[in-house]
Amino acid sequence: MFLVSIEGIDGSGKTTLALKLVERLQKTGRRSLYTKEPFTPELTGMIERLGWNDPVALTLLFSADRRIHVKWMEEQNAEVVITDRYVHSTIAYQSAMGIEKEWIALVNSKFPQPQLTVLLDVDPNVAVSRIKKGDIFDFPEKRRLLEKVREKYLELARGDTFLVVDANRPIEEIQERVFTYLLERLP
Ligand SMILES: Nc1ncnc2c1ncn2[C@@H]1O[C@H](COP(=O)(O)OP(=O)(O)OP(=O)(O)O)[C@@H](O)[C@H]1O
Ligand SMILES: Cc1cn([C@H]2C[C@H](O)[C@@H](COP(=O)(O)O)O2)c(=O)[nH]c1=O
Repeated sequence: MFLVSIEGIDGSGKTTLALKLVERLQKTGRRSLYTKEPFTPELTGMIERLGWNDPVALTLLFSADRRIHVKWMEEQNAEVVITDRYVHSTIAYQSAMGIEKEWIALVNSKFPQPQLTVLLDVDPNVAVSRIKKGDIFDFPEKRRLLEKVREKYLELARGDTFLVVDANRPIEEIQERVFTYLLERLP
C-alpha cells in the first residue's frame, strides 16, 4: 500500500485535491482509494461533542480513530491510498493547542508513515473564506488556532517525504503539479 496523506488547515483544498488524485490514478489502472479522517462516526461524534478545549482528549480520540482507520485501510487491498488528513493533522493541530509534538508522535508511532505527504499551504483568511457552511467542526476557538496550525505544519514539512504546495494557486494547476509529482514516485 502506497500511502499518501493530504494535509492543510481547514478550507485549504484537501478534499478537492484528494478526490481528483484518486480519479486520475484509477484511470492509470491502479487500485486507488480515497479516505479521510476523522474516520469512524462514533469517534467523530465524541469529538464534535467535546469541542476544541481539551487537546489531550482530542489527541487520544483522533489517534484511536486512526488505529481503526489504519486497520480498515490495510484490509482494502488498494495499491494507492489517498487519505484526507492523517498523523500530521494531529501533530499540527494539537501541538498548536499546547501538546508536545513528541508525545503526539509517540502515540502515533505504531501507524504506517506516509510515503508522501502533500501540504496545501494557504493564508488562514483565504482558507476560512472557503470553509463550507454547516461544517460540524467550525468552532470559533479553532478558527483562532489556524495561523498557529499553519506554522506547525510548515515546521513539520521539512522532511523529504513532504511536498509543500501554494494552495492559493488555481485548483487545476495544483492538481496537475501534485499528480505529476506522485506519478514519478509510484512503483
Ligand atoms: N485552489 C483553490 N482555489 C480556490 N478554491 C478552492 C481551491 N481548492 C479548493 N477550493 C474550494 O474551497 C472549498 C473547500 O475545499 P475543500 O473542501 O477541498 O477543502 P478542505 O481542505 O477539504 O476543507 P475542510 O478541511 O474544511 O474539510 C471548496 O468550495 C473548493 O471548491
Ligand atoms: C484528523 C484531525 C483533525 N483535526 C481537526 C481538523 C479539522 O478542523 C477537523 C476535522 O477535519 P475536516 O477536514 O474539517 O473534516 O478536525 C484535528 O484537530 N486533529 C486531527 O488529528
